[in-house]
Amino acid sequence: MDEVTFAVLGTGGIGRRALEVSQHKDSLTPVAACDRHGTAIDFDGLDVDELLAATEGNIDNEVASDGGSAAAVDSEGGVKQHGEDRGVVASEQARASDDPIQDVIDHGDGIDAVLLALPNYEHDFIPRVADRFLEGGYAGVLIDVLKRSRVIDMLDERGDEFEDAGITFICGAGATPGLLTGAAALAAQSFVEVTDVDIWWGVGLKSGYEDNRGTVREDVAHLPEYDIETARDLSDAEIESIIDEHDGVIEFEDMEHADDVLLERAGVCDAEDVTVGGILDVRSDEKPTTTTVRVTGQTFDGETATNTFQLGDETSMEANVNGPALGYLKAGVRRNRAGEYGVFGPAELMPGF
Ligand SMILES: NC(=O)c1ccc[n+]([C@@H]2O[C@H](COP(=O)([O-])OP(=O)(O)OC[C@H]3O[C@@H](n4cnc5c(N)ncnc54)[C@H](O)[C@@H]3O)[C@@H](O)[C@H]2O)c1
Repeated sequence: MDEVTFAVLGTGGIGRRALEVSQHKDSLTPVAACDRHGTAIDFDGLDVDELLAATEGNIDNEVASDGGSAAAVDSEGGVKQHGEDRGVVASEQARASDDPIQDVIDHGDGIDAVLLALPNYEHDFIPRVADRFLEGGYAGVLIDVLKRSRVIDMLDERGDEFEDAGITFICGAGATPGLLTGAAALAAQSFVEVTDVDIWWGVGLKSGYEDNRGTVREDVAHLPEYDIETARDLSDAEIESIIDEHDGVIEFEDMEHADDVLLERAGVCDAEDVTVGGILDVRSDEKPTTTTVRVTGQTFDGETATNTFQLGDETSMEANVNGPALGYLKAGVRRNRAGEYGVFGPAELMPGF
């Protein structure tokens, strides 16, 4: 595949690792990265080592989505700050900006794909960011790693506009949804009818809440006592005490994960036949349980069976989100270069019996 230039919106827990993982593939050149504070752009390719070293200890994880550096400077906390500069601006390649996302849109002509590693505290935030790319005349790939089912519909509503603009939008392309949704779609190929998809994940994050604030806070919103609004309002101390109450190990059942709607829109099964749950351990890198996808169905010759897919316990959350996100990003660029525009989920990029 020819060279692919890409940008990362959000250099938090996921975005920084996406930049790092991309260094292991020759065809991927990161040319832009931003957080709420500023933007780094270099069409010769960002110096990822410098950017990661400079932002280590300066990661912005403020519980906010909109607003550039002015808003960020006014706010307290949210930055694990050990130097003078906040977030990505700690890198010598970055400049402070009042509207970092607009900086990337303004340079969109030279960017094949944009990975939205942004938080999802407001369900319409990622669709609104997509609107800005539409307004800015961007024609390329947009890809997100969002989790919530309801956001997929919001993106679908924009499908015609993406097609007219020449945008290929890949949604829900992290681990779950993402890698595991694709695995379920592949496992379904043995069956003429799929009756159940059961996704059970295990994540060990020894780096804990401090380095994974967006991911952990959004997961807390899946506990029965919370939703995205109440979880958004929790202070960092309250999140820490929820973690303490669970001794660092939190179990989730019946999560609103977009694997269900993404499998339905790909024609694999009904959304209601998909269940997602898992265990998050924020005190150990070891997975508390093996991540497993079970797809049950009937074969053409009348057998009922379950195809099972498991991730190796040694694979980290960062590997399982960012490898697939970049893989799906490249799949999106292939589609975009072939003139295929609109909204695609990870299951649609697999075989479709
Ligand atoms: N699908 C999956 O398997 C999966 C797994 C893990 C995380 N995620 C999702 O990835 C997303 C990111 O998670 P995280 O842990 O990296 O979050 P994070 O809070 O660590 O990082 C978010 C980044 O977005 C930036 N940002 C926020 N608003 C911005 C704005 N207006 N302009 C520019 N930058 C802005 C922040 O500055 C920060 O750098 C979350 O939505 C999370 O749910 C998905």
